[in-house]
Amino acid sequence: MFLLMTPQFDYKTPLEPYLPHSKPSISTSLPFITLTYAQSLDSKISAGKNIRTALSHEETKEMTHYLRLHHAGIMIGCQTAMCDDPGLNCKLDFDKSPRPIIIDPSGKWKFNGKGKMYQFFLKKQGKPPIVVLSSNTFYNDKKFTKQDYVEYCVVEGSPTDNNRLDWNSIFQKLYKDFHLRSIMVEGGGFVINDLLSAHAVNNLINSLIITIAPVYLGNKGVTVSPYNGRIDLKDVKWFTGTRDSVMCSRIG
Ligand SMILES: NC(=O)C1=CN([C@@H]2O[C@H](COP(=O)(O)OP(=O)(O)OC[C@H]3O[C@@H](n4cnc5c(N)ncnc54)[C@H](O)[C@@H]3O)[C@@H](O)[C@H]2O)C=CC1
Ligand SMILES: Nc1nc(O)c(N)c(N[C@@H]2O[C@H](COP(=O)(O)O)[C@@H](O)[C@H]2O)n1
Repeated sequence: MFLLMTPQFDYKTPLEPYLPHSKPSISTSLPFITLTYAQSLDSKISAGKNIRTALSHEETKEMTHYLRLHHAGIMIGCQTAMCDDPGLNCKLDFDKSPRPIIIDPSGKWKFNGKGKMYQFFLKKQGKPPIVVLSSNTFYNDKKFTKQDYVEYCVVEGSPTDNNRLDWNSIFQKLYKDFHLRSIMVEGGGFVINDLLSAHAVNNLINSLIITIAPVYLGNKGVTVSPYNGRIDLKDVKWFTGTRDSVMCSRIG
C-alpha cells in the first residue's frame, strides 16, 4: 500500500472529468479508453529499447494507481510485459485491481514463473491476465500452448503484416466477450504510437493523461510520436505536483 507522502498534491479533483464514470462511452460496443503514460521533456518513455525507466515521481506514480482503481482493464504491449516485468495491480485497493491485458499476437510472453504479475495473482493482490492473440497463432501455430490462468482474446491477425491486429477489433472483442467497459492503455512505444495513429481513423481514445517528468532521456530513448503527423488536443488541463506536470485532455 502507498503511504500518502505528499498529501498536498491533489490529483483527484483535476482528473475527475477525464475518468470513465464522468463521461461514459456513448458507444455500445467499445470500452472507454484512457491512454496514459509518463514521458520525458524530449518525448521519451524509456531510456532505450527494453529498459525499464522510472520517470514518475512518487506522487504521480500514486496517481497512476488511482487511475488503475477507476478502470476495468490495463493494457500493455508484450515488449513492455517482457522487459518491465510489471505488476499492473492497484496498490490503493488490491480488490479493485484492473484486469491486465497483454497484446501478444504470437504468444511469446509467459505469465507463470517469478514475474510480479503472477506473484501478485497468487497472493490475491492482482488479477489474472487476458492475452490478445492473433488468430494465426491460435489456430495455426503448432508450438502455441495455452497457459494456466490466462484467458485469450483471439483477434484476426494480418497474414502479411507481422500478425498486425486492428485496434477497433481488439477493443470490440474485449467489450463484448470480456465485458470490459473501461481500459487504460499504458504503453509501450509501439502501442502508444500505433493507437494514436489509429485514433485519427476510428476515434478510439476518450481521455489522454500524460505525466511529464523534468528530465531529458536523449536520442537512444523510446519516442512517442504518431506516424501520421500532427494531432490537436482539446479540453486540455494541466496541473503540477512537487516535480512532475500532468496534462489531461481529449483528442480533437
Ligand atoms: N513511461 C511509461 O509510461 C511507459 C514506458 N514503457 C516502456 O516502453 C518500452 C517498450 O516499448 P516498445 O518496445 O515499443 O514495445 P510495446 O510494449 O509497445 O510492445 C510492442 C509489441 O506489442 C505487440 N503489439 C502491440 N500492438 C499490436 C497490434 N496492434 N498488433 C499486433 N501486435 C501488437 C507487438 O508484438 C509489438 O512488437 C519499454 O522500455 C518500457 O519500459 C512502457 C509502458 C509505459
Ligand atoms: N506512470 C508511469 N511512470 C513511469 O515512470 C513508468 N516507468 C511507468 N511505466 C508503466 O508502469 C508499468 C509498471 O507497473 P508496476 O508499477 O510494476 O505495476 C510499466 O510496465 C509501464 O507500463 N508508468
